[in-house]
Amino acid sequence: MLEVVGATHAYGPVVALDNVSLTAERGEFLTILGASGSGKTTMLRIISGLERPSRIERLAIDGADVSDKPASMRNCTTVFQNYALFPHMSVGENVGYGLKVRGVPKPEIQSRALDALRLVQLADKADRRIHQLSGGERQRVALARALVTRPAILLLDEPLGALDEKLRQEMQSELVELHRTLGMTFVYITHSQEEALTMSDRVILMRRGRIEQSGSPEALFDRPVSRFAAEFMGFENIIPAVVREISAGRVIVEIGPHVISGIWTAPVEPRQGDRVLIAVRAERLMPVRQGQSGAKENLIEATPGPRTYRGKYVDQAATTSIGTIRLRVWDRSTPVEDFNAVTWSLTDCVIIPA
Ligand SMILES: Nc1ncnc2c1ncn2[C@@H]1O[C@H](COP(=O)(O)OP(=O)(O)OP(=O)(O)O)[C@@H](O)[C@H]1O
Repeated sequence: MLEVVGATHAYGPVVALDNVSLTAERGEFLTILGASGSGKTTMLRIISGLERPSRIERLAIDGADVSDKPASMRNCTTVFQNYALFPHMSVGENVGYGLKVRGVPKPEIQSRALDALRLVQLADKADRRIHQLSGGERQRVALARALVTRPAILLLDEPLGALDEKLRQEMQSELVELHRTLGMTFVYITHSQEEALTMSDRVILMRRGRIEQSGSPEALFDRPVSRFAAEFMGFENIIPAVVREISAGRVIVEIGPHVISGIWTAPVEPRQGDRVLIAVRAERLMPVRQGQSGAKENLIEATPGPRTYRGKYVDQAATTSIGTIRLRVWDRSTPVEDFNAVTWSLTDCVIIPA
């Protein structure tokens, strides 16, 4: 449904996008994730036609090259974070606007606007003015206005950024539901890893105008391919190590006196003696009593350090010969104060280039 090949864009000396290619399948929920300034908005503006790239090899929507077409001739619509609604028009008029400028007859505008408002559960508020709506309702109007022209691709530029936490979570579920109902292609941009993980079929992680990693939410969460990806996806423990042995998908490394096994995720395999990093999530580490746990692999002696109660879980530090390791314990029955070692499974241990 969407094909971008070799997009480069510079604003003066600032290279916002550096030879980026991506595709989205028909009906896919694709999320472009990245920190502020990584080039997400620039990519969206190039797709929608609001920005002309410095260089691009191909930009196709639904199989047709649109790189020379103006924004109004591209079969996609953008929903912005700040809604961009017309304050002097009613909700219904806002939603119908895109049809009006296309010369659609009035009765059809009204019925299609109402259909779009029904999709976002606002059919009963068609006559209201924009200032009489809450933030969440305004964002729903913006969505309805984008959907009413039935674009092939809906582009969403941090649409939930202005909403409070609870509303944002509700709208996340509604968007996923809407996506399912419509079977449309969504390209969604956000800096929130939580949003990306909960909503998307596939996530593209951007860094300084380039794609750092692309894959399923599970792959991004559990199998980062680089230090940047691991840190961005919230890995709490990233520790330097040296490769000792590589065998059948697993890599065995040394960290000081300890021998640790894990999964290599980067495209190019390491060699013996290479300096690498191990990355483990705090919640995948288990505090244990040595001898009682049965674990032999990936077991390091530790003494309990400071603990922070966080309601749903406990953050527990563990002091070890290789430095402080951070644990997160969700299970209330796990005795966090009474351990002398920490352990983790091979599959929860990611090994990445240093
Ligand atoms: N109109 C502009 N003029 C000059 N530089 C710009 C312009 N728009 C963006 N940039 C620069 O291009 C880079 C990429 O910006 P872009 O807005 O695409 O990033 P982003 O990932 O969407 O960030 P954010 O999440 O903050 O919106 C940044 O360094 C930014 O400062």
